[in-house]
Amino acid sequence: MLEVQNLSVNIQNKTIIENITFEVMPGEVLAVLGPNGAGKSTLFSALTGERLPATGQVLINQQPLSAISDNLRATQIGVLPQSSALSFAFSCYEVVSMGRIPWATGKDKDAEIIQQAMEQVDAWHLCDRIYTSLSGGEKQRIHLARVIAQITTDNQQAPRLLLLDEPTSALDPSHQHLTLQLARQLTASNTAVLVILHDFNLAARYADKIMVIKEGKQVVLGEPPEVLKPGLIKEVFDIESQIINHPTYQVPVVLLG
Ligand SMILES: Nc1ncnc2c1ncn2[C@@H]1O[C@H](COP(=O)(O)OP(=O)(O)OP(=O)(O)O)[C@@H](O)[C@H]1O
Repeated sequence: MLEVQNLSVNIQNKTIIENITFEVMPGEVLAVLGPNGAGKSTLFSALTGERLPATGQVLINQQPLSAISDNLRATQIGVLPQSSALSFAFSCYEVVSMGRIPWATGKDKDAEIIQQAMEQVDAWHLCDRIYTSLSGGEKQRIHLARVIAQITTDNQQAPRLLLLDEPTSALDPSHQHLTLQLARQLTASNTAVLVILHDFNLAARYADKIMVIKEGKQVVLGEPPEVLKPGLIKEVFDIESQIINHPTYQVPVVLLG
């Protein structure tokens, strides 16, 4: 679904992302971890087409991102940036309904999809609220619902890509898990998910693979137990850690400090 080959991105003549290669297949969740300033959001902006690569390329279903029509992009690729500014007095229902703009599925079908997306993020009770009056976490869940509504289709075979930049940053622990569970669930309907996170344990629990970047370079890419090791965590994040095995899920649990 998403193939990134030898990608470099420059900002103001400075290399921010250097020679990164990876892929995410439908059915997979890839978590991207890295310290502040590592280049995660810059990488994200190249995946969404907001920034052009200096070298390398981003392919979606073997096609360069730039060759994909706007409509196909809008129905296949859901993008949740770190923050989405919206200062008009839209209701939450209206905000989520914006996700259906690329579709011509009709009012009734759209209403069903919008409600389902809002229920999935535990925000249906907010549907009549004015978006600007919401808390930070509530706003983040509304935007997630909008993006989910945008890539929802009855055609379960249609390959889709969900790009999430720190989708849990404003959420309480229960909604953090809900968000990642939802991302996981979406992989069952031919969706590939790339998610930028700061939480090792959310990544370990929900991602198939973790890619760690530091100073714009890919340090490691592999399954959570291969990646989450005290030596790497110290080297990249400059913090001591111990790793134990989760007794229920058999995934690494990182104890920091
Ligand atoms: N528009 C810009 N002009 C100059 N430097 C920039 C610009 N955007 C990003 N940078 C720099 O590029 C580097 C990578 O930034 P980026 O936002 O990609 O990091 P990040 O890994 O997403 O960090 P965080 O975890 O803090 O969100 C940083 O040093 C940042 O200061």
